[in-house]
Amino acid sequence: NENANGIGAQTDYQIIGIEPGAGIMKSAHQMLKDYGLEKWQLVEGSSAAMVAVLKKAIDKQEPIIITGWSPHWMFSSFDLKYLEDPKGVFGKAENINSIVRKGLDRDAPGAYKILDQFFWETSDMENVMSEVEKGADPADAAKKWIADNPDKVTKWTNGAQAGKGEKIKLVYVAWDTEIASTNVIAKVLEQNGYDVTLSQVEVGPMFAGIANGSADAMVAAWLPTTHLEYYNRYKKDIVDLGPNLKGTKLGLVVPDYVKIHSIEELKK
Ligand SMILES: C[SH](C)CC(=O)O
Repeated sequence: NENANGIGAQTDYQIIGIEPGAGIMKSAHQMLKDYGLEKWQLVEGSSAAMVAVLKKAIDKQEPIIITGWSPHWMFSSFDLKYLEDPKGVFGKAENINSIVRKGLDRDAPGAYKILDQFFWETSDMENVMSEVEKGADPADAAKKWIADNPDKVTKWTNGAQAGKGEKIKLVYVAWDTEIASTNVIAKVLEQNGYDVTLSQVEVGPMFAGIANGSADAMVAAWLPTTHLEYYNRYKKDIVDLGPNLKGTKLGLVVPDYVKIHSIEELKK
C-alpha cells in the first residue's frame, strides 16, 4: 500500500545513508525494524556522496531522506529538519570523545595533556567545517581558526610541555565533523613541537588502531550511543579522555519542503 502522504513513492522507499560501518547506519537499520518499515531500504555510500545527492535533490526541490547529524555545515547551507524519533532509536544528545592509546601519557606527556584539554563548541567546529565546505584546505582552515581563537587554544596547551619532534599519528573517519576537529588538533600539536601525521580510516580500524597502539589518538568517538559497540569491544585497551565537544545529534533529516515530521509517518 502506498504511503498516504506519498513520501515512499516519491523517494522510491530509499533513505540515503553513508558508509556501512558508521554507527548512524547501525541505528538506521535498527530504526527500520523498530518502526516496521519493511518497504524501506537504507542506501549505503559515503558521507560525501550523501551530501552530493542531498544537494542535487534540493536543487530540484525533490523529496529526499538522509541519515544526518549535527554539528554539520549542511544545516546552515540548506533548510533542513530532523524527523521526530519517538522511539528514541537514534539516542539523545551525544558527545564526541577524545581517545588515546595506552602509554601516550608516558611517551608524549605534552601531547597527552593537549588532547586531554581539547574542548570546543559546536559553533567552533561548524566555523571550520564551513570554511572547508567553501573550498579551503582543511589544514589551512584549521590554521586560520587557531589564529583567530588564541584564547581557546591556550586553554588546551596550558601546562603542556613542548614536544621534541615526537611522532603523533592521528586517525579519523572522513566525516566533515572529524575532518575539522582532527586538522585543528593536529595543527595545535604541530605548533607545540610534535611531528603529526593524519590517517583517514573507517570506524572499526580507527578504534582498532588506538587499541593495538599503531595509532596514537583520535578525536572522533561518538558516545554514549553511536559508537558504543566499538567502544565496548576495545575499551580495555584504550584511554578515554572524555568529550572534546558536547551536544551532537543524529537522526533522519529531510529538507523543510518535505511535509512529514516524524519517522512514524514513513509507515503510513
Ligand atoms: C556519521 S556520525 C559523524 C558517526 C557515526 O555514525 O559513526
